[in-house]
Amino acid sequence: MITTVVGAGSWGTALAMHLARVGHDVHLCARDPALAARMCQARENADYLPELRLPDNVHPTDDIAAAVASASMIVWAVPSHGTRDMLRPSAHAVRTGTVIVSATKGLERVTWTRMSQVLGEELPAGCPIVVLSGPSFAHEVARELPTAMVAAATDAAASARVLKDLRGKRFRLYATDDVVGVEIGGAYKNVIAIAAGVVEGLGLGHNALAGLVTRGLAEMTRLAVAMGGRHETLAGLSGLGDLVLTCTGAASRNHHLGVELGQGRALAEILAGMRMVAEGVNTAEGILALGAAAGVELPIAEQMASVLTGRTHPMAATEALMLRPQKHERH
Ligand SMILES: NC(=O)C1=CN([C@@H]2O[C@H](COP(=O)(O)OP(=O)(O)OC[C@H]3O[C@@H](n4cnc5c(N)ncnc54)[C@H](O)[C@@H]3O)[C@@H](O)[C@H]2O)C=CC1
Ligand SMILES: O=C(CO)COP(=O)(O)O
Repeated sequence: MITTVVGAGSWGTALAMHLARVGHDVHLCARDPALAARMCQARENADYLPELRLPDNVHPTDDIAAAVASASMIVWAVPSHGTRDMLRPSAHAVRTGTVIVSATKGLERVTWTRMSQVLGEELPAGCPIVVLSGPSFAHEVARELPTAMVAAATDAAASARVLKDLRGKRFRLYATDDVVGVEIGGAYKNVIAIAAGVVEGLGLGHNALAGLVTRGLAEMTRLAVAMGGRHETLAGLSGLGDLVLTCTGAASRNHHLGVELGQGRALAEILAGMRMVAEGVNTAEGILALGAAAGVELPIAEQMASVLTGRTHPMAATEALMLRPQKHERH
C-alpha cells in the first residue's frame, strides 16, 4: 500500500512514521529539497522532529508530482497558508479515486475557506476527502503514545478505509460525516489555545482558564452549528478533546505563543523566534469573517483577533470579556 504524505513538518513526519509502522510504504514529501536529502541521509527529520528515527519504509522526497501519482492515499499536512500553492502544480498528477486525508487545521487566508474545500477545488474529481482531526501532538504520535482522533467524510466508504488503514495498536479513530463540525473545531481551537496561553502568561489562574475553555467551546459550537455542523461533534475529539490538549499542554505552539503575548512580547518578535507554525494567528480573523457571515457572536475570537493585531492589550481583552452583559448560559 503506497501512501504519500505531503508536508514534512512535525505533523507530516509523525504521520509518516505512524503509517510506516502500520504497514504502509510511505513517500514523505518536503518542499525543500535540502530537507528531503538530509532526511534520506540521516534517517530523521532533525528540523521538525529531532532524535526520532524514520522507519525504513519512509522514503523522503521533494518530487511531489511523482509521489502523489504513485499513491492510493495522500495525507495532506501542509500549513493552511501554503496549501493551495503547494497542491496546484501537482494536483493533475493525482489519480481519480485516490483517498485524500486532510490533516491541516486552519482556514485559507482571505477566502477563509475550509481546508477540505480548498483541496476539493484543486484536485481532480473523484478523490474522496477525509478530514483527520482531534487531540494529537506530533511528537507523541511519533513516539507511539496512545492517541484517539476523528475521521470526517461525507463518503462513508472513504472514512471506513481511513479507519482501517490508519489503525494502530495505539492509534484509534472514530468516524463521522460532520466535516464542517470537525474542521471548524480543529481550526477554532487554535484561537482558544492562544487565549489560554494569554491567561497563563498574564497569571490569571485556573478559574480563568476553565471559564475560557468552557465559553470557548460554547462559541466554537455556535459557529459550527450555524454553518451546518452538529453540536455533538464539538463535544467530541475535534472540539473539546483538542481544546483540553492545546489549552493545557505546553507543547502546543499556539498555547506557547499566547503565553508570550500575555507576558508582553510583541507578536512579530514571538513569530520571529518560532520555526513552527501557529495556525491560530491567521485563523482568528477568518473565524470572525465566518461568524459575521453566519450571524453569530464570537466574543473570545473577537478579542483575540484584536490582541493579535495589536489593537487591544491582553489584559484589556480579559476585562472586556468579563464585563460583557450577563446572560443565560445556553447562549
Ligand atoms: N504538529 C502537530 O502536533 C499537529 C499539527 N497539525 C496541523 O498540521 C499542519 C502542519 O503543521 P506542522 O507540521 O505541525 O507544522 P510545522 O511548523 O512543524 O512544519 C511546517 C511545514 O510546512 C512547511 N511550510 C511552511 N510554510 C509553507 C508554505 N508556505 N508552503 C508550503 N509549505 C510550507 C515547512 O517547510 C514545514 O515542512 C498545521 O495545519 C497544523 O495545525 C495538526 C495536528 C497536530
Ligand atoms: O493541533 C494540535 C494538536 O492536536 C497541535 O497544536 P499546536 O499547533 O498548537 O501545537
